[in-house]
Amino acid sequence: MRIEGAERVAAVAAVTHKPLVGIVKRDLEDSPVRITPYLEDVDSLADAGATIIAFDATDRIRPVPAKEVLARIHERGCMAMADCSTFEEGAEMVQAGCDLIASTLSGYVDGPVPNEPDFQLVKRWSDKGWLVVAEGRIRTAQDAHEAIKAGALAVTVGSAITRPDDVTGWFLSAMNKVNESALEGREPQ
Ligand SMILES: CC(=O)N[C@H](C=O)[C@@H](O)[C@H](O)[C@H](O)COP(=O)(O)O
Repeated sequence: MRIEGAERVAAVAAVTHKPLVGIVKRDLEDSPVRITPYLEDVDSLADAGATIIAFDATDRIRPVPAKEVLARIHERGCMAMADCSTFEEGAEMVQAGCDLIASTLSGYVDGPVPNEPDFQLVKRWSDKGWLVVAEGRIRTAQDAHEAIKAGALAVTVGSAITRPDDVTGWFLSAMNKVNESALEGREPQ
């Protein structure tokens, strides 16, 4: 389970010994980095019982360098999961000693957000023998299957479980595509 907020991590840790991925999400005024940006966030998650702490490892303006966040996670005895947006960010984090790299932020750093998961990124990392979590836009069982086929060690499913309003929208837009195609006299995509 990947859980946001130290209080929620503590609540879940009280009832299970399963591995928990903890994050703290913030909206900062001077940085686009949202996931576990501060060393205090690492401390609160470690105190709460997180097994793994995930953090934004993108190459962007940030309050604390990613490698310092990584070092604090290890000092606190937790495993580190780097939420990345590119192959290079993942490679740098592996070199720095990060335990897991994840495709969480692929598609979210500039331009429009794609519809599909970034299986290619998962495969490129996995082909290097690195431990990869596929995360981001994994919406169906088939997506999860593809992610494992691409070499992922694990898959994080977010919105498909936590946001029924989004899920309803996906169904609606899939159905609308058929209607739109029929109106335009072409085969549905
Ligand atoms: C980009 C970003 O901030 N991602 C966040 C990371 O913690 C979450 O909002 C996502 O729900 C999570 O990554 C799972 O992805 P999806 O909801 O697509 O299955």
